[in-house]
Amino acid sequence: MSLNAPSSAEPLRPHRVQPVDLKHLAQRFGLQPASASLPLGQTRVTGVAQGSTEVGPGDLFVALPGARAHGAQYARQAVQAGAVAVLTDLDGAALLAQEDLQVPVLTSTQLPGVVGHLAAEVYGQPAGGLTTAAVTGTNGKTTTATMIDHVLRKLGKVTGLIGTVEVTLAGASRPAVLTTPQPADLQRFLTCLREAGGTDLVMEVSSHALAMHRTEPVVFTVAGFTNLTQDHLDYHTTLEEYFEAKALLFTPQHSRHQVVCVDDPWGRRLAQRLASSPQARLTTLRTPLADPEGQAFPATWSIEAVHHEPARTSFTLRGPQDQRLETATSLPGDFNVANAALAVLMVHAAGTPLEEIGQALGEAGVSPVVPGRVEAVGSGTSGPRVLVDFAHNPGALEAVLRSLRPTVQGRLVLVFGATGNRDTGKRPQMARIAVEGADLVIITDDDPHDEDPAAIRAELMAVAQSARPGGTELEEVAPREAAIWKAVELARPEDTVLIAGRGHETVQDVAGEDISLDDRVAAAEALRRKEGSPA
Ligand SMILES: CC(=O)N[C@H]1[C@@H](OP(=O)(O)OP(=O)(O)OC[C@H]2O[C@@H](n3ccc(=O)[nH]c3=O)[C@H](O)[C@@H]2O)O[C@H](CO)[C@@H](O)[C@@H]1O[C@H](C)C(=O)N[C@@H](C)C(=O)N[C@H](CCC(=O)O)C(=O)O
Ligand SMILES: Nc1ncnc2c1ncn2[C@@H]1O[C@H](COP(=O)(O)OP(=O)(O)OP(=O)(O)O)[C@@H](O)[C@H]1O
Repeated sequence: MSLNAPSSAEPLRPHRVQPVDLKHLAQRFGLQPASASLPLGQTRVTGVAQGSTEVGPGDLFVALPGARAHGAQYARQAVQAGAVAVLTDLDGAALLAQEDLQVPVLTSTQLPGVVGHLAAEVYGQPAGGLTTAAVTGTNGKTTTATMIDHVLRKLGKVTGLIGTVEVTLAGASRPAVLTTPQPADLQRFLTCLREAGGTDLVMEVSSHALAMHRTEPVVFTVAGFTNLTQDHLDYHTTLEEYFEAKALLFTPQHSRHQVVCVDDPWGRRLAQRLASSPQARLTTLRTPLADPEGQAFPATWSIEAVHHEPARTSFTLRGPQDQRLETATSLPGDFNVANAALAVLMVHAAGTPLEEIGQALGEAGVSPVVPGRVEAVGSGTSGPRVLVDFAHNPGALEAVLRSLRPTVQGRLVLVFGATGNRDTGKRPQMARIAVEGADLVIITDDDPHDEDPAAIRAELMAVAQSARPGGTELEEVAPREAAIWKAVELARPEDTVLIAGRGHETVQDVAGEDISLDDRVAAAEALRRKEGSPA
């Protein structure tokens, strides 16, 4: 997330920060003046920024190395924007040795780990006065976080929500860039939330963020685990490493209460680990999605009496001492029952009695709008049902296809592709899941990034061809917009079209070029044409 995302109306900056002496920060965090630095003098800091475009007057600019550049290359821009000092690593200091920046330059060997701690000090430990909830897992983070936010708002709380789709402060949204923001951005957001009278923060925490210390030093009131299946192995190398990054959120340094869904082996492993930790305050949840071993796993809470109605799914959460909550969700799919239950239990674990949650939710239950997650497109009055979804890994694709199947009257038509330059091991699995779970599969492009889109499609097609059961039809169509049009064109009124992989996204990255494409807009247009065309 960049708090100053290009399309946001104005930068999100706190207004009431007590200036902090740079000397105090240097002493507190062991920062050393670079060899050619100006003396620290009376410099006072009122903010911390990690990107030059986010710097405001009074900020300390933190210049870190990246994949494309070293932040020190932007130090001059940062100073022009009002930075009163620069903090960097030894390479950054070397880059700045000949620059006359007119502000002190400090170095630390503890970067990036120290950034969040330092920013929290400058902003006065803003998380301190808030109830904070963090969700991690491969799939369901955005949905569950949005559901928690929804429950809290129903309870009358003033919330901040940080996630992949958007960043919302007290009801006003701006687009997100990262799932979990950089540490200085997070502390700035928390400060703005406090200034807006906020009571609660809800956020998604990615495995990348945990590995990169982005949320430190926040100790979340409650942390939730959804599930773990293959994804992001371009970054983490092994599933084991990916799991251990997620597991960090459930250590005492990161959370006080932990709610873990034990449906899959990784959730059970986490729960077993926490059960033997004296500092953990663990709640476990088993849902109808549990694998055979999960069905027999003793959990604090379970879900029963699931009833699918046309516009909602009702269910009962049952817990210790025969505690129960009957509620519902309007979001389709069994996995959304799991997400809703996790959301409710996280709010409960953070301190709200279950009855109060039930009363606040009423008949409608846990029913927020989550953009691009099994989102229905079109008027819904005639023609095929068309859904746009964010499933872009094997676990999500399997879950969404499996949970849609009982609701499909005709054929299940799937449009999907695979992302370039990301965890290529997902591709064969996704191709297999696609042909096994849908009746007509149209393979197309996702975000190819720098890879050849035709080669990605060929890789998917080869597996899909050989794994395809007799009745499954298979096509390759590119570009993606054409594939969406083709799916809608081929769909009969009783069919369901699932356009998977890009959800809420509005820009497709093809060889570094941003191509405007919103699957929802493309599908709606295709439906309009189809509905308007003679039968
Ligand atoms: C690996 C990683 O975390 N990369 C993030 C990082 O990029 P980078 O280190 O390569 O930065 P760079 O572009 O080389 O620039 C170097 C430094 O110069 C600074 N800079 C750069 C340009 C400028 O004009 N001014 C300026 O000051 C940058 O702030 C940065 O500190 O800093 C950038 C600015 O904050 C991020 O946008 C970028 O995330 C990229 C987009 C990314 O893809 N991150 C992924 C790995 C990620 O974090 N994903 C997770 C999980 C998603 C999921 O669950 O699906 C997430 O939490 O989002
Ligand atoms: N509990 C779940 N189990 C399995 N699949 C799920 C679950 N919840 C959602 N999904 C599937 O995963 C997709 C992504 O959901 P969501 O955006 O909530 O997850 P996420 O963890 O935030 O994903 P990402 O990290 O990729 O942004 C959904 O569109 C749906 O297909």
